Amino acid sequence: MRVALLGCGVVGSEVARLIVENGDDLAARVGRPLELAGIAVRRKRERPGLPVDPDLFTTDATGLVSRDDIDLVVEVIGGIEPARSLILAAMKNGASVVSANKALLAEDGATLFAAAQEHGVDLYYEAAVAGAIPILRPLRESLVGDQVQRVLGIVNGTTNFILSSMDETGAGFAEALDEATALGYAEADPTADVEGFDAAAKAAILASLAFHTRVPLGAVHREGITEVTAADVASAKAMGHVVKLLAIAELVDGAVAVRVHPAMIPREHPLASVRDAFNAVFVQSAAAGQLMFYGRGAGGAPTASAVLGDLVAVARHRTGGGLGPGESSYADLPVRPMGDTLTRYHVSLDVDDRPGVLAAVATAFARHGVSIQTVRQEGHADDAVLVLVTHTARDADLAATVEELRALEIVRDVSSVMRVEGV
Ligand SMILES: NC(=O)C1=CN([C@@H]2O[C@H](COP(=O)(O)OP(=O)(O)OC[C@H]3O[C@@H](n4cnc5c(N)ncnc54)[C@H](O)[C@@H]3O)[C@@H](O)[C@H]2O)C=CC1
Ligand SMILES: N[C@@H](CC=O)C(=O)O
Ligand code: NA
Repeated sequence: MRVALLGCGVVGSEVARLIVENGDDLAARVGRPLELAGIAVRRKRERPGLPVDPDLFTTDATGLVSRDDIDLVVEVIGGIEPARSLILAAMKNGASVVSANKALLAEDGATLFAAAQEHGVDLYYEAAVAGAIPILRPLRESLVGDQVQRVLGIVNGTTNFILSSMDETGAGFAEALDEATALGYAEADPTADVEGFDAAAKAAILASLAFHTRVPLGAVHREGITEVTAADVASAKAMGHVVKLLAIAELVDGAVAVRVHPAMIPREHPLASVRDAFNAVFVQSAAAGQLMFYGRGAGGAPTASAVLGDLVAVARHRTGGGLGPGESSYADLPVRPMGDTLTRYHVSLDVDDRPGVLAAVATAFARHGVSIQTVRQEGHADDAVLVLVTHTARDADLAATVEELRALEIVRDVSSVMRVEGV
């Protein structure tokens, strides 16, 4: 079984290592040896410590996927192009494909699935969501007889590391990001992680599988963590909560709602104890009830573990016949607008400390039908802060309330608005 590896970076080098070092076991598990037939790289260079034949490296990825001796292609280049063209060329050439590319799958998964079906090959991508954690296979296979209602996850390791550090040390966002960079979690350009693009792509993939509906990336409401302040984290702490970047995909009144944003969750919630760069995904389904998947969502070796799991699966199909599940989008459910989302909110206001302030603030909430659950004042005089937590409200109604609060003379600043989840 001949394997072409596209990309030899953080993930690709570990995939190559595992294919070589675990060769005997993999051969026994597949029923035939898995042989690395070529490795496409951008530049040929020495790779000390990587146990592969230097002659396998090529800068001609297109030539590699077009070779007629290639059975399986692993794409770990990332990004949209040339990854998409290479995958399509590989499929056209009859090869099954394993990819870790969440950006591409979320952006244009439909084209890849259609090509896989047309050419009778497999497309597996467990590594694309939550790295090593088996979550796509459970949704695609183990839970396919059930009705998934909600998927709630921490699916980005970099942001979870930053938020955990802010919670543990009281650090601000910039300081925590510097720490994440120094430890090698955040990339040189951390935009995709901290602005929530990475988590949004994963949320789109999770929602598509959970609800048998094509969920385009543009349908995912996305907010990152760059605006989360040390004060937000401290305020969450004061009410026994912790701030997490959540990816939430749920079925509401027959429609799919998918969002990524920072949220406060109670410290006793199972996701609250997911610290550092770990990921976890919580699934609620009709018959199974609640399930939780936990582990490493990033890093070369953990991600390569998921890639190898897929590689063995598609290789077994090659030896034993048959194909894994293709795209399932039969339900074709509508996507619910973010404004209709129902959740609770934590709102902090810098206010004038004088009679009538509370009444004016409460009136603004009441005018938009947003009910207040708790209110407390911190500080006084020039430092007075009102902290309110609402009952469940419509996102659009809360936004209108905030707009009205900002216009009030007695409100100096709406210093924090954050959703409260998990209760
Ligand atoms: N690093 C991680 O923790 C995880 C990564 N992933 C995904 O895995 C994929 C790979 O990620 P990393 O290994 O971290 O990235 P990386 O940047 O370390 O590696 C990508 C490699 O592809 C090479 N490359 C770029 N264009 C190429 C071309 N035309 N031909 C051949 N090689 C080319 C680059 O030179 C680089 O060495 C991405 O899709 C990423 O989203 C998924 C889960 C976790
Ligand atoms: N950058 C991602 C890793 C890949 O999925 C993360 O920080 O979780
Ligand atoms: Na995974």
